[in-house]
Amino acid sequence: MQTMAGSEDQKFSLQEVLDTFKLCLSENKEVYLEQYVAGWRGLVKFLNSLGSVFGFISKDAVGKIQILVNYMNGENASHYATVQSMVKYEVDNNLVDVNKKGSHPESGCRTLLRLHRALRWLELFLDRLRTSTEDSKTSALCAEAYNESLAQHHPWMIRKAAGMAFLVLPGRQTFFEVMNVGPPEQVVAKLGEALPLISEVYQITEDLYAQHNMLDLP
Ligand SMILES: CCCCCCCC/C=C\CCCCCCCC(=O)N[C@@H](COP(=O)(O)O)[C@H](O)/C=C/CCCCCCCCCCCCC
Repeated sequence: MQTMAGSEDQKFSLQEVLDTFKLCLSENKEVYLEQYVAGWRGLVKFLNSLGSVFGFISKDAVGKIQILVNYMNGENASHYATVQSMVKYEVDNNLVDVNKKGSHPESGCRTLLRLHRALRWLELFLDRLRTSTEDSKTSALCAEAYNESLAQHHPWMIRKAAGMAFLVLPGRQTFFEVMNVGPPEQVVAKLGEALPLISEVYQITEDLYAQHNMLDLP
């Protein structure tokens, strides 16, 4: 049965997402694509449990995850082990449309950039949840985080649709329950543990894209 927390096999667990983001970084701080994608899959499970209003967001995220998975399983799989190796391979082989869409509209680099921007939204949203109080509205926390991050890359129509979807987000208590961590104090502690990991993955990717002038890929 599909519930707010998802069906049994689809059950969201913040710990699981935390574990995948922990495994994302190699010793020399490269970002493993497999774990990055697994982290997003875990988050999409949560999104799917929120209902069909969020279907258009989930569909876009799943589509982008699938593009990356196809590269990771394709004939050039060895180049898609880490974000760093993917960037090097695609840049060295002119596989990225840099200024306008051309012959590589779905490069790994531009696809990952979309998820990377969403990771910033997640970081801001989770931080707001962590420091929220019992009467905080998740819709407001989510909208603030969105306006500070992803919204700056979205056209009016998408911003409008996202804003409407945020209005039906469940309350803070339900959110905390769905994370499957325990009482609110433990959720707050777990979020405190998750955030530095997410921030580090975000910052490493941001710096890499900045070095290659790829923060505005079409
Ligand atoms: C710890 C538990 C609480 C947090 C759980 C959060 C679960 C969130 C799961 C997934 C987030 C969705 C990621 C969305 C990626 C969007 C990528 C993007 O920007 N795509 C746009 C641009 O793509 P191209 O056209 O250039 O290919 C695309 O136009 C977007 C379409 C869909 C709208 C995206 C709105 C995003 C809103 C932010 C997420 C809100 C989720 C709320 C749930 C708490």
